[in-house]
Amino acid sequence: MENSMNDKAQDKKALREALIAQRLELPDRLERADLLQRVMRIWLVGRPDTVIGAYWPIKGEFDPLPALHRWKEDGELLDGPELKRIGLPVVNKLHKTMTFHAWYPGCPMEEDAYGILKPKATEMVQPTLLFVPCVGYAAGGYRLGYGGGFYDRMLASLNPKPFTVGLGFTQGYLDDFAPESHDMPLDAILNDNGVVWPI
Ligand SMILES: Nc1nc2c(c(=O)[nH]1)N(C=O)[C@@H](CNc1ccc(C(=O)N[C@@H](CCC(=O)O)C(=O)O)cc1)CN2
Ligand SMILES: Nc1ncnc2c1ncn2[C@@H]1O[C@H](COP(=O)(O)OP(=O)(O)OP(=O)(O)O)[C@@H](O)[C@H]1O
Repeated sequence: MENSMNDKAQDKKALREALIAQRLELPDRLERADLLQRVMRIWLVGRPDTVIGAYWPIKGEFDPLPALHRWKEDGELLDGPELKRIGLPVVNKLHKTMTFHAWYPGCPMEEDAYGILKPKATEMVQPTLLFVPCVGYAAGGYRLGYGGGFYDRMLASLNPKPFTVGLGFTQGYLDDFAPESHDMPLDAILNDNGVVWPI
């Protein structure tokens, strides 16, 4: 029993490392990123959200921030005074919790406990839509992350839950992924080809 759990965790770790290495070496990442930005912008049309949570990209992740900044600026032109906001994760390594704090281009940033940049002393925000970075993803809305369990834990504790949208390159698609009982499926997944989930 102990052994089979270890094997499973080992398999997941190896898969994670292989996918990250492959993503860092994507030959056409700029073209793919450009396509995914367009998919995001089209997907966002008609969404009612005013606060969207995203992430500061690391390890070759797709950068969602340029498309979100345009979403914010365009929305403010169209909708008048209603302020749109973008939030980035702030993790508490000790309590293993994650909250979102306001970000704007040029916002002062500092490193979190994992070396990821986070907004420095901006106010906490409550996103109704979350763009979630995926190391891997699969049909059914399932996601492989870095193994911290931050999204699963946060989503299990929030009521109402934000609408969750996974982002990844086509390279991260997993044909054969067995979710675990704590894995919360994403509501949608977008990649550089378009909407992958729901189909
Ligand atoms: N860009 C980005 N920011 C993000 C996330 C993400 O997936 N992408 N997160 C999504 O959750 C949170 C951070 N999650 C993380 C989860 C694990 C590790 C990590 O380095 N784990 C070590 C082992 C654990 C440890 O050092 O204590 C490792 O992988 O070696 C880092 C961040 C918040 N910010
Ligand atoms: N709702 C939860 N309550 C308590 N622990 C949880 C919960 N969800 C996940 N965990 C724990 O978090 C750990 C990591 O989970 P998992 O491997 O699914 O992370 P991940 O989704 O890949 O990572 P991340 O979300 O940080 O990118 C697991 O050991 C799991 O037991």
